[in-house]
Amino acid sequence: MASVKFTDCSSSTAAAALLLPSSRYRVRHSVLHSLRSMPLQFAPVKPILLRTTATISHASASPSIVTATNPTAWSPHRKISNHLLLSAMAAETSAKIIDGKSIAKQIRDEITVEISRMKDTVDVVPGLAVILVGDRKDSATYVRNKKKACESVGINSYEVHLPEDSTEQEVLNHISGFNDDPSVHGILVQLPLPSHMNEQNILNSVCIEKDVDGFHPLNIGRLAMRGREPLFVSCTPKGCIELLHRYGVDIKGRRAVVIGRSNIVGTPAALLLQREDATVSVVHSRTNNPEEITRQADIIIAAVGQANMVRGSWIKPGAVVIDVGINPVEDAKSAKGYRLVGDVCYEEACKIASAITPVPGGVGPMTIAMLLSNTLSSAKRMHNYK
Ligand SMILES: Nc1nc2c(c(=O)[nH]1)N[C@@H](CN(C=O)c1ccc(C(=O)N[C@@H](CCC(=O)O)C(=O)O)cc1)CN2
Repeated sequence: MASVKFTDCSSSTAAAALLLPSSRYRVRHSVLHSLRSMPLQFAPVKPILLRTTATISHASASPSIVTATNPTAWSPHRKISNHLLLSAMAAETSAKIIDGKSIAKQIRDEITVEISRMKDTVDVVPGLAVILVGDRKDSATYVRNKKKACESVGINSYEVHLPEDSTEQEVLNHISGFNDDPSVHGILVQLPLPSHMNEQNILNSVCIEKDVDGFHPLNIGRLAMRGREPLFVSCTPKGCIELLHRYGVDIKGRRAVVIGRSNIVGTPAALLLQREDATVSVVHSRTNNPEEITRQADIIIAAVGQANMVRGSWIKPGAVVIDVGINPVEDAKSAKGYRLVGDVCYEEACKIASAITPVPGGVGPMTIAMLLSNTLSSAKRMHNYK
């Protein structure tokens, strides 16, 4: 089947709806009724105190802008079942928005208090070192935001910005310096790196006690093993689980599907869900009929880097949807000429899911909040401070 290109999923839903036999519209009321009577899987609980365990990050480091000519790797427009289409049309049913921006702010406030207490008690200030190579605008923005976030909570930040044509050895030398520096409790190398560098060599050289991105194979390996604890879990997957916890979503015993199997998001997200006693499936670019699998999920984490790939028809009514994708799509109405959308067709998903993260403002802000949390945990561990 030829892959389908699109920038906007709302129009295709509307088009599909027009194909419905008119008699089916009468069913709409009962679909709505059953959706409403379904127990919500979350309750707005009082947020718990910040857990300072492990941390990871993003599916789409810098995806190219989706255009009508940019094919997607998967074929999202398969046959949409009438039942699910009807559900998608239940316009009055609207998912709860999982507000990552406000949860991230709450977490930063909690971290600020803890850092101040730590400074007053043991006179230690956590330090984060960030290495940026090259001139990618998106990476420079993320690094600037990390620096600002550090300042706002009281973490010292150290930045090295190397030119695009630096050698791998230069990066390794900086990492080695930070590994030996006692004022640095966390080290991260902003990804992606220029193509002439071996990412694996570079990530392996960060000492695991300072690997606040959780990208070191020993940290990922420990995450995969029962009875072992990683020192850090990568920030984006950790942020996804934190959102589920803070919105009171039950994970234990639930069916969860992770879409995407990257080392930094999909794989650790699946491992984390499994640690939370979910029954986990991973759907990827070689999965046949992915929507058949996602439709069984109580929780979906989409981390594939394809704009609007997950349609309403892929989602079980009442499921909780965490959208990790941050994809720029052309938008003539926006001053920038583009806007950001997730991997999930938000307009459709909102009408079917019980709760969903928006893009922007969902998982993204949690990535940086979890980085701060990991840096604080690292400083505490190194100074044996509880
Ligand atoms: N070393 C790392 N590299 C990369 C990581 C990472 O965790 N470690 N993740 C991504 C980029 N990233 C952080 O580095 C990141 C991406 C997005 C956001 C975010 O807050 N997004 C906002 C939208 C931002 C916008 O308007 O452009 C949102 O979703 O609301 C934070 C961090 C790849 N590289």
